[in-house]
Amino acid sequence: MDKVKVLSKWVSMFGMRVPITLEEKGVKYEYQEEDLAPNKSDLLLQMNSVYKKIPVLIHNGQPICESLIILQYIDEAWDYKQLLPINPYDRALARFWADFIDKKFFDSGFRIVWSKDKVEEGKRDMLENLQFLEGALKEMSAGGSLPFFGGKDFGFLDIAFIPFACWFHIYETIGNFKIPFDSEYPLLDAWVKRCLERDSVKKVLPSPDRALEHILQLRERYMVG
Ligand SMILES: N[C@@H](CCC(=O)N[C@@H](CS)C(=O)NCC(=O)O)C(=O)O
Repeated sequence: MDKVKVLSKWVSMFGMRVPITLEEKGVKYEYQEEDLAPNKSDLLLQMNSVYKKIPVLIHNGQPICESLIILQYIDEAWDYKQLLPINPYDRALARFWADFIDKKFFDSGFRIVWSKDKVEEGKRDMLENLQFLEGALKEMSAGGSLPFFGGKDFGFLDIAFIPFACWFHIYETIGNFKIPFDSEYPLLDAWVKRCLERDSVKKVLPSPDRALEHILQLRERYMVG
């Protein structure tokens, strides 16, 4: 019998990816919520001694770290429902855009939430990054005729990006701007709504208001001046 444990934090967009994936794959798991700085558990420090970050997946005692690597591991370790595309080019494309989300998209949001002097730059980049993702969704969903980045099936890239759906409200509130989803990013707008109807996503994503409240508290505690 497989023993699967997840170390994560409910509000983390990287963390949310792991339980969504396990839910989609029908894998039973134990979930351990981490308090993070300055209260990381001994288990987290031991299982991810390199980065000391969540999420970590522990499968039969063996740790796997880095959310996108964890997603790919889960896809390979459990057969039920393939999450990465089968075609090598489609796989490369899905990995490219997941990497873009972690580097470019996350970074634009980070500047909005955590910087003092790069908020405007973060907002501008976020709108441009969303334009790129709208284009990627168009390409990967056959012009919008299929429901997901994974084409007809909810897959790897859908899981990589959907946790950000509960962060859009945070970006908009802290950045004091509105992301024009319905006019500028109609495919992404419909895609978010569709994904939010899935059981796995509903189970894992917190409400945008709860996430916002938590992040505002963290900003008060950690942003000085
Ligand atoms: N590239 C990593 C990023 C993970 C990450 O940044 N985790 C944050 C929470 S969102 C964390 O554990 N922070 C604690 C710390 O940096 O001390 C992944 O995809 O898993």
